Amino acid sequence: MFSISELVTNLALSVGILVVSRFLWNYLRSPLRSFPGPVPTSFTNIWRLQDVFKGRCDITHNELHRKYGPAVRMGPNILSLSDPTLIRQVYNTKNPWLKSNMYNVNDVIVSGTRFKNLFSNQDEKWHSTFIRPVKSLYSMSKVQDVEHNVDITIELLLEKLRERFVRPGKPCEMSEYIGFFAWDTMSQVTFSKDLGILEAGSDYRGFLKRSNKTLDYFASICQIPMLDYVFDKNPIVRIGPPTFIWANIFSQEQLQKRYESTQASHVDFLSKFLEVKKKQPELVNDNTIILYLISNVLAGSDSTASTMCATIYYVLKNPSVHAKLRDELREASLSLPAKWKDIHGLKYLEAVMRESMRINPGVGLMIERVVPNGGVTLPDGRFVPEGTIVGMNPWVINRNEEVFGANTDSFIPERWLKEPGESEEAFQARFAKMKGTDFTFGAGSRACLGRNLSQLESYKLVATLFSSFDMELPSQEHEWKLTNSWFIRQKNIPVRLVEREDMAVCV
Ligand code: HEM
Repeated sequence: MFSISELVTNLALSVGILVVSRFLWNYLRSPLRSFPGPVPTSFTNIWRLQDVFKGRCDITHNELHRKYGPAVRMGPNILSLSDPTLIRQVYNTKNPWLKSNMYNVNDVIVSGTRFKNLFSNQDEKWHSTFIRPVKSLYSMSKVQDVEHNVDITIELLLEKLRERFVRPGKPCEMSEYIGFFAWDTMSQVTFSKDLGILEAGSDYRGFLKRSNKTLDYFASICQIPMLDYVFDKNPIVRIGPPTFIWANIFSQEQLQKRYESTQASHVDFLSKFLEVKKKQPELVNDNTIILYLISNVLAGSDSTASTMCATIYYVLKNPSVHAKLRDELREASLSLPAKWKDIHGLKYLEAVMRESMRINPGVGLMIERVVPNGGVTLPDGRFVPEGTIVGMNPWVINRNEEVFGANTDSFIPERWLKEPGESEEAFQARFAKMKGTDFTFGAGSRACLGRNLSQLESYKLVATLFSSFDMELPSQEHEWKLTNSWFIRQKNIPVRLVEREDMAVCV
């Protein structure tokens, strides 16, 4: 008979042997052994999990590519790629490479049934069937139908900023207020009703906190998706963090309320989805509408908040950019909230927005795909076998100096403008290359659905804020804090706001 201590020792030994054998097995059978990368990545995915967990894997990914070149081994079966010429192949539209298992972590289980969403579903046929009925609703001309809803929330934000910060002369933590604004706006454009967060001045329903926790979980666990079966999709007892199920419940409540409402119909995404249901009842039912609603709520808020925070921060950190933007906005004599028709042609504003998204793309992890049958040969001749997971990180692609010019770690909106002495033809070619490479919204058949909506919102907000207020950080040296949890989350942007006196604007 074994004593208890012998039993524990034997058990620990057996587990140790199993783990080491697994690592050795990974190492010996890895077809990627010839690709360079940190040593532990040839044995295990734990290395990349701990790196993501620390919250700035975008920095690591850039460092690794600088050290090892355009293809870096990130795990026994995973490569990070940095050559932008591969975007069209990896994220192609005709024969899309499948999303990897990382996306499964984003599913939710309700009463034992697994629900996938537009973002997480790996089945391209399913995806194209369900995205087709609503895709056109997100074109630039169509999203302008909900511009009025964005205006309502901008007005609310201005009111609260004046009441709580401008008049009392207190600095505003912009990362907080822009987050409140983004969540209220996405709810307003979707349901014609905000979440009451700006009004309350706090995340009183815990939506933002829960979303952050869920994303922290998603970002780390999707590096080893199998772990999700232990923590979240465990059929015996869930030990994971909050899931996105609250978004399903919230969307269901809003749909029910709309059915019960006797008021005249609103122009918002929900009314548009109900129209689609009327026209295509064989395809779109209430469950499909929930699927569409949660895409807006979950994918559209933190992502757009990240862009808006980055723009405010970088403009305030760069006095010459700030001055040029203010001048352009003054000359435009905008009515406020700024209207899309008046601002989308403003060249400097556009350069500022493009540069903010380039330097701070809202998504900061590798966007993973599976190499299809037959494998792929990289431009340098190396072969990557089928079944390998490959991915590109927008934070790596958007810093490519061959495409975007020198100093890609610096915020330089002028890179998006014609340089002195540059011919119109040369500028157009350079601009098209940068625009075509910018990976902020992903690429191919699974590129961001809400790109235009997000641009409408963020351009309007930035134009209105910089037209309304003189803003400053505590000092030019002030540094924010970033966390990369799939979306990039900012903190520590305290801004002093004073009513801008030099603007002839009509409100
Ligand atoms: C600046 C703001 C935003 C950024 C940076 C962003 C970024 C991205 C990226 C990189 C992807 C591709 C993910 C992948 O291939 O794995 C994506 C997909 C997606 N985004 Fe966005 N997004 C933003 C705003 C929005 C908004 C406002 C919506 C609201 C409708 C939205 C809805 C979606 C959906 C539904 C998908 C999945 C698309 C599919 O698989 O077909 N996004 N987004």
